[in-house]
Amino acid sequence: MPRSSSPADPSPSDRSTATTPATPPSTTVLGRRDWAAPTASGPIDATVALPGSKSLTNRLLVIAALANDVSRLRRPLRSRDTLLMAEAMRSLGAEITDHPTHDPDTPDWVVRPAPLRGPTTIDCGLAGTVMRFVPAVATLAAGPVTFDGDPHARTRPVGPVLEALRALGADIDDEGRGTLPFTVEGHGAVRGGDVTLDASASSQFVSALLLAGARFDEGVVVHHVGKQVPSLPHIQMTVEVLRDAGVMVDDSDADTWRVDPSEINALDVTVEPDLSNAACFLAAAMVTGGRVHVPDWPRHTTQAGDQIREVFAAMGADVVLDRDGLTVTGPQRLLGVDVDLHDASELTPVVAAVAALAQTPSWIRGVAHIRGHETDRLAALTTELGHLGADVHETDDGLAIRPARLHGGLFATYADHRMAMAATVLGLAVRGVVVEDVETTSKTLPQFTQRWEAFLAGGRAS
Ligand SMILES: O=C(O)C1=C[C@@H](OP(=O)(O)O)[C@@H](O)[C@H](O)C1
Ligand SMILES: C=C(OP(=O)(O)O)C(=O)O
Repeated sequence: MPRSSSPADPSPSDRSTATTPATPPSTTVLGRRDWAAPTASGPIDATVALPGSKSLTNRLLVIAALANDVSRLRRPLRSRDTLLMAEAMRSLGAEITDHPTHDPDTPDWVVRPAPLRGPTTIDCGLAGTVMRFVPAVATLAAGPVTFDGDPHARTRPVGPVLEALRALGADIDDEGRGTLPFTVEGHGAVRGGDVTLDASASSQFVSALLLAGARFDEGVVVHHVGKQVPSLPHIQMTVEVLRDAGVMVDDSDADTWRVDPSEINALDVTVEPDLSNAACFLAAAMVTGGRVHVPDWPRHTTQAGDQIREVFAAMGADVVLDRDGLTVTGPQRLLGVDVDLHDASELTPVVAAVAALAQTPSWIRGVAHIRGHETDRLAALTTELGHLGADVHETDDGLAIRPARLHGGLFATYADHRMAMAATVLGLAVRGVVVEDVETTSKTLPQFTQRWEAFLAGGRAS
């Protein structure tokens, strides 16, 4: 449970190591647009409808491509990560077409599975879901499947999932690197069975094996050994989506998941709104003392982003979830928070931005593994919040943030959508924040600046 903080110093075990994040900011990248984040002139009072969840959309695309019949995904997210996943499934053989709905902006996706085949090449972009889930699918293809992605994608961990797939009978050539690029030599089938891996760097290693596991000859039993697996709600999401498709999954023992070999049933499913992307909009209520409403917030969900409700409540918000959706009313006095975000680590950048504006100190704990996310997020946040005057220290497993007066400046985003969202939140409260390469938000949220401006126009912003 997150706790509000009182005005005390961060714990003595904190270390201040402001390392330089992986990709230095650049002024020469083609297509880069630096954006002056709007500043609020008063409390925001607005409603925002959000597109579908990236994590759900990409699981559903994989399951639909492996299923026994035609699936229909309603209100899927169309962003860079999900378009890359759709393209990956198409290039392995699935047919994915738009099906018009009453809303011309959100046609459904109709997915017709077909025998999986190579040779082909998969562009992973910077998407963890593509670089981890698709190799497991590619082991079932007839022919070689080569994977590569953005420059920084080559530094994100994939070695443990490739090693596990090899142990299950797959043939993978990564020239010993344990990173992109690599080739899965698909032979049309995989033995499967028991496998042990260390998934402490990413829950996506486990999800990948479970998503394809029902189609392995012997199914799969995945055992995790090592430090605690992060982002457990995301594994729960994988388990629930598989069960919805008729697959038997046993997760009754800690750190062990068993998937029986079986057909995967086709699905007709509506994708929930992306609750992690909701965080930056809800943060507008937090930092302006306003009110933000998100319709269609699910009452039951496996999305880790749902934890933002508890975090913002601990920071002083009034948080109401009812059948109309979620309403967050920001506090008059924004409190810091002491929170373990191990299960919901993708919330870290926005929570850190709100914490940097709080009147008491904050500690974000349990997120060491986000050094392997889109960028080294702990280093990137320490550096960029620091450039705006925040008092931030990187700890072994998170951040310690003390109250400080912030000022404007360029906020480098390191090709990380959530860094850009964090900077945008800061801009509401601090004049002169410029978000470097704001289009990087398209990884999970297309037309971010238009959405943000329309959102603020529903409220009050300068
Ligand atoms: O499976 C998924 O959809 C995700 C799992 C998590 O990854 P990690 O376990 O690597 O943190 C999360 O951070 C990421 O945004 C999405
Ligand atoms: C960590 C994230 O993404 P990915 O799926 O690329 O790991 C994220 O969206 O915050």
